[in-house]
Amino acid sequence: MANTLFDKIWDSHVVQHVEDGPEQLYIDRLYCHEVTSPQAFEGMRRRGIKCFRPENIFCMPDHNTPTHDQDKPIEDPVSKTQVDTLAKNAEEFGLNHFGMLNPKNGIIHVVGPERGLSLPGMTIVCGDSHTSTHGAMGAVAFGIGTSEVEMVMASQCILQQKPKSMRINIEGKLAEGVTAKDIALYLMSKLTTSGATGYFVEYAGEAVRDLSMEGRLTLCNLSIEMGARGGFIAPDEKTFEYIKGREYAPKGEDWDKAVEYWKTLRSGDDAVFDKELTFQAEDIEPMVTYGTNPGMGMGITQSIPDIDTIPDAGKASYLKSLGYMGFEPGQKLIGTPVDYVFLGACTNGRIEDFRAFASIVRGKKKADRITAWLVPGSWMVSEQIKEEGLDKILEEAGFEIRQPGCSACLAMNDDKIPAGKLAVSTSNRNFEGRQGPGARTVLASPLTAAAAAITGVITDPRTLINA
Ligand SMILES: CC(C)[C@H](C(=O)O)[C@@H](O)C(=O)O
Ligand code: SF4
Repeated sequence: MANTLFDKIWDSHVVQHVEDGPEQLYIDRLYCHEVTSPQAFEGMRRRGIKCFRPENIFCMPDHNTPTHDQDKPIEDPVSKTQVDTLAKNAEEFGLNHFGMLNPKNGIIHVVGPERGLSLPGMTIVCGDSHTSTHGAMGAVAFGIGTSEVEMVMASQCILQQKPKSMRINIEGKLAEGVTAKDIALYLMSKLTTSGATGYFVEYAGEAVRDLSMEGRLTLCNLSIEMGARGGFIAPDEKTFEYIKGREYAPKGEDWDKAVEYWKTLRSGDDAVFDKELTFQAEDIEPMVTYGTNPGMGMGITQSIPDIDTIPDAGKASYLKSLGYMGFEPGQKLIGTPVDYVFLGACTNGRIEDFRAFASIVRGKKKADRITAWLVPGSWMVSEQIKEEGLDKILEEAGFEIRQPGCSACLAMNDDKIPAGKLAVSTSNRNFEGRQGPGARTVLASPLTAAAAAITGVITDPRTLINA
């Protein structure tokens, strides 16, 4: 009997078991962006076949889109080709396409949930590792490779080995100034970037239930950075409330039926997981990373671990990582000068993230040394920023809001952090060169990013709340 929610959703989508092999899994939703879809379309063309369920496939460019002057032709030739190719492919194969400047455009992992396309109980895939984000809606969502994208286009199914299940409970209440991003960075600092490899993670516990939908999306987004195949949260009243009335959400009688089903989507009280871990919310403080993977994080008041705490086998790579960042073992990061601040990405480019950022900078001024890129995750977020008057607060504090896209999360468009510069970034990866060749990234929450933007140095955001 299926007793975990993961089993329930997965098992109800299995079309057939291949003996001693993978399972053929039905996929409810396929998202495509410009980076990982061209070869899949090419393969379909070569085989002379059409998409099996085109109505379930949604395409939008996000990685290569510039975050300014989107009404002008894209200057970078590679980016232009990528974005144009996606538009042509979507048209040829009769797929839904939210092109640049379409009010529905934005980062896929922001758009899917906010348009009501990602729903509880669904299986959702995309040629993108952060597809785990959609798990926040109570879905089984995971990233796939380009050949698998082609498989889903052709058959609406995919061959997959079923991952093991893990539950991570965060009990108790988060302290003020501590966010979903800090939970994720905390978990990775404890479990490392391979701590959940081979697992699908269900997040549970009071602190997770207390998160807003935006916070849950942030937490699930970072599952992949712990090595997990995906992460999700059982849907509840907050989920239903969030989805209700959204463009592609079920309506009328269909809505009632859907909610009735969604209410059954929870792990049984006696559910058994392959692994279960519990953490206390009160142990988490605002987090910052100091190294070149998202697991190298610490509480903002802590010091970078001393070299003798690192196992011998890891010492060389540890020092290399700190060398790249320009940090020393044992160093505290508070007070370190910052050059760039990036608010955005599928991790923290939602309305709540802009509200959080604005709550810190309200009535203050951006530090002169800081270049700040504030990039909404979608046009919908961009509109909401204006409706709520956050744009005024941000502009008065010396900030400018850009147009939606992945932006400085990865160096695939014009928004690159220059070599040697230090960025406090709300994105999800701090790998060498991730934000630009030689760029140095400190991952943090929108509150911590805002605190750095105002003071020009790494600052504990709790010292600025209500200040
Ligand atoms: C370009 C894409 C394949 C990649 C991913 O899969 O995650 C990107 O979105 C990223 O964040 O590194
Ligand atoms: S915002 Fe960053 S992490 Fe998210 S899809 Fe774009 S590049 Fe990947």
